[in-house]
Amino acid sequence: MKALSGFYYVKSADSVYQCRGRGLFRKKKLSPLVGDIVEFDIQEDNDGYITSIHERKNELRRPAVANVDQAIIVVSAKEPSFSTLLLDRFLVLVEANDIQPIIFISKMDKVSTEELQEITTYQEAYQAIGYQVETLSVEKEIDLNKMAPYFSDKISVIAGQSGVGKSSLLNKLNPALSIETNDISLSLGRGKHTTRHVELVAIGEGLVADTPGFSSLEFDALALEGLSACFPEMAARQQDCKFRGCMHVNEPKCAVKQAVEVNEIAPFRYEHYLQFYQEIQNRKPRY
Ligand SMILES: Nc1nc2c(ncn2[C@@H]2O[C@H](COP(=O)(O)OP(=O)(O)OP(=O)(O)O)[C@@H](O)[C@H]2O)c(=O)[nH]1
Ligand SMILES: [Zn+2]
Repeated sequence: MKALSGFYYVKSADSVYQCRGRGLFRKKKLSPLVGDIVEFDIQEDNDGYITSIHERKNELRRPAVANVDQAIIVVSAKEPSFSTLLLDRFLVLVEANDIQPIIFISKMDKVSTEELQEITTYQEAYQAIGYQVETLSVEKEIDLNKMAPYFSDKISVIAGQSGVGKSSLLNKLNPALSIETNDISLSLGRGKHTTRHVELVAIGEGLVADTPGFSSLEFDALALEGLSACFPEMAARQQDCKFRGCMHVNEPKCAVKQAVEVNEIAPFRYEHYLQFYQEIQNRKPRY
């Protein structure tokens, strides 16, 4: 549940145990991560030693969490303004890590009727791709009861631009939490997340990392060939392109480009694909 100062806090059915790792881990260059499933020996009271770590299904670096089931991507309808470019950037990073994305559109209390129509159109476009999309307002407590079930029986990370209301949402869904929000940090005149360690906190029947994930929006680790797989609506058409390994850019008889022409693939998604493609292509090699 938490790693702090050489201790690992392990939750079992009955209690939380303060455990140390063993020298074994140092030799194997393996150290327990928050999110790990471990076996441990109880020493006395609530102290113990971790003896083995079960195989991980994945591991994130920032925040350092293992076995992440899904990423809740929060985008605000307004302030900061709704951006499909930024949303797609998060989606690609999450997809590239083989993690299931869920989209929450926040601050719905701030939108006018006109803006609501635009947001709804985009919501439907993402749903058509197959993504789950929910809208909400923490401030006006709109549709908050729909959010908690998404966390059930899963380990989640929450992702999204600064100021979209990630901390506000978690605090609202679990009033026992007091994750700092922008309001508080501004009034205290100090930065957030300065000396933070990662901890899994309870939301309903699930667990969430209390530190946002995917804060770096660079496609550092993503190869050009892997990009279209991060767009499910493109991945689904790949086998219909004339050329195997079609990149959907200049190739003839490309099923993706054909689908864009008839609006079966949303043109804005394809434009973002091309933009990210350029970005990865222009990436400076690092040594
Ligand atoms: N109107 C409105 N304001 C909200 C809502 N949710 C959050 N806010 C406000 O938006 C600001 C930012 O909220 P935070 O929860 O700190 O945002 P965050 O995403 O955690 O930001 P970082 O920690 O910087 O990543 C705060 O002033 C909140 O009060 C909402 O549903 N409606
Ligand atoms: Zn193609």
